[in-house]
Amino acid sequence: MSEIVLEGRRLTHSYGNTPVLGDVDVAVRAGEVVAVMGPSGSGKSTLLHLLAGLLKPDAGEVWLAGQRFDSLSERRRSDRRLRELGFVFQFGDLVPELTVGENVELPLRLLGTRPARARARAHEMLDRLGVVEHAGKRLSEVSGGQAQRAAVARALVHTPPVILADEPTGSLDTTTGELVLEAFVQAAKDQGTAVVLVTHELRVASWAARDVLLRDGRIVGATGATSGPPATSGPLAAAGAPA
Ligand SMILES: Nc1ncnc2c1ncn2[C@@H]1O[C@H](COP(=O)(O)OP(=O)(O)OP(=O)(O)O)[C@@H](O)[C@H]1O
Repeated sequence: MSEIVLEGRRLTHSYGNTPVLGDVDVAVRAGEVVAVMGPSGSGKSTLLHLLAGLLKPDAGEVWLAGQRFDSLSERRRSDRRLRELGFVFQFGDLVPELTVGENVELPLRLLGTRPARARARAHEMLDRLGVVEHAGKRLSEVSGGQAQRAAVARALVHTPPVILADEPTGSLDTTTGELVLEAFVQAAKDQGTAVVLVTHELRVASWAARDVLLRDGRIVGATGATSGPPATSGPLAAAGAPA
């Protein structure tokens, strides 16, 4: 079995006095695509933000690449987030002052990649997601779905070991949604990327090797690779079940 790259242990979180997550355990292995499902308000985004170190748990721990993550200083967490995580936010967080292409280059530039190389790599990712012709446009000039694909390109561009994606196909039609899912599955297969995908759509979750089901902030179910779609017809045929 591949190693666990990201793990939440007994994660508990409240917003003020409102408990939102209680005792949630989740572990993701290298090369594995896991879907987090559940009704609206069940705590899916909160779980993702805790795993990404964007929120601190009230109790419980997050471990990234075998090291405690949640207890690091904000600065150390940001640094590790830049290097080791790609995050696709539910409502996007691209920088409006930059072009689509510059947004995608950003993680590479922050990591010290030379401008020409960063540009070429950003264009390669945008091309894979079908939006390279918009690379020179500002965010105000592209549609929500095009911006969402750019956000996915930005999360993948520096080949981080972990991708956390919050409803990454939410504003996409089926065909473009599949481009995004294919890109995640390919990263899992080729680079051993661990992908956590928040979704409320069964169609999207069927691309994952495994599901975690949240309800009222608790895990109420989980499926293994065997209960997913037939490996010969679905995307799992490409991704494979976790080793
Ligand atoms: N910043 C916040 N302050 C207060 N309450 C919040 C905050 N963010 C989320 N909540 C509440 O926490 C609960 C869980 O929210 P969360 O966004 O994690 O759920 P979700 O399963 O991702 O929902 P959705 O599918 O609608 O995105 C909800 O009741 C929500 O209203």
